[in-house]
Amino acid sequence: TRSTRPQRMLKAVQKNATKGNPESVISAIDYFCKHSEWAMNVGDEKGSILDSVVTEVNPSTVLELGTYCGYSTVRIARLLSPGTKFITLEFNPANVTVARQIIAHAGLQDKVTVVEGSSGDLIPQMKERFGITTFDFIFLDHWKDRYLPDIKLFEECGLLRKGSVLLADNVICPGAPEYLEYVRNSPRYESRYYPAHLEYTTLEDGMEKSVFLG
Ligand SMILES: O=c1[nH]cnc2c(O)c(F)c(-c3ccc(F)cc3)c(-c3ccc(F)cc3)c12
Ligand SMILES: [Mg+2]
Repeated sequence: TRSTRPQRMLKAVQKNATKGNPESVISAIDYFCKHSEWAMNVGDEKGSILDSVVTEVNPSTVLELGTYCGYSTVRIARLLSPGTKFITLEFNPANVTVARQIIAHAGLQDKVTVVEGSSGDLIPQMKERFGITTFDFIFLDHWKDRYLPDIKLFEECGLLRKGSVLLADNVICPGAPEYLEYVRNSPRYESRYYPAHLEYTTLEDGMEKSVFLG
């Protein structure tokens, strides 16, 4: 039967990227998406914004919502200090399988735990299953309609501390208006918008960085 786009992306990584070299994995995926098939990786422009925020925060605990094929997982993991606890959640089992292989090709499998399941189910399990107290950095890149309920879940579960940083992809395209309204109007967050473009296109998109004030 016909392969899937994530499977074709994995093949491109295995063919074109050097094992153990995260930069070559990132480049191979970006090349595949620019020249073969568009795919919903955060991409190089928004990826650079992600890199700068991760570097600035230098987190000890990281959560990514929406692994997809592992592109942003590799971008984040390659920047983390040794001993950092990094968890990424993905609800689609086929994506989990591809992501684990792409992360392994980059040699970063020991830096991150890929967990299959829905964010709504897994967020309340973070403390008991993974020994997390709070997250220093959270990347929201799963499904626009889950951004608001999940940030409220982080608050309810006591997973945020003063200074925790949340970065959300796709706040313009496809858009997360209720999430933006919440983080921009809540006295508990300091929010900033980073304009960019939808990955591999000229369409407008951007990322919202929100700092929890406690
Ligand atoms: O769902 C997503 N999660 C994470 N990141 C995403 C991302 O970075 C994207 F660029 C898109 C996107 C945006 C525009 C478009 F035309 C196609 C896909 C989606 C998305 C949006 C709506 C869907 F029905 C399916 C996928 C996502
Ligand atoms: Mg996205």
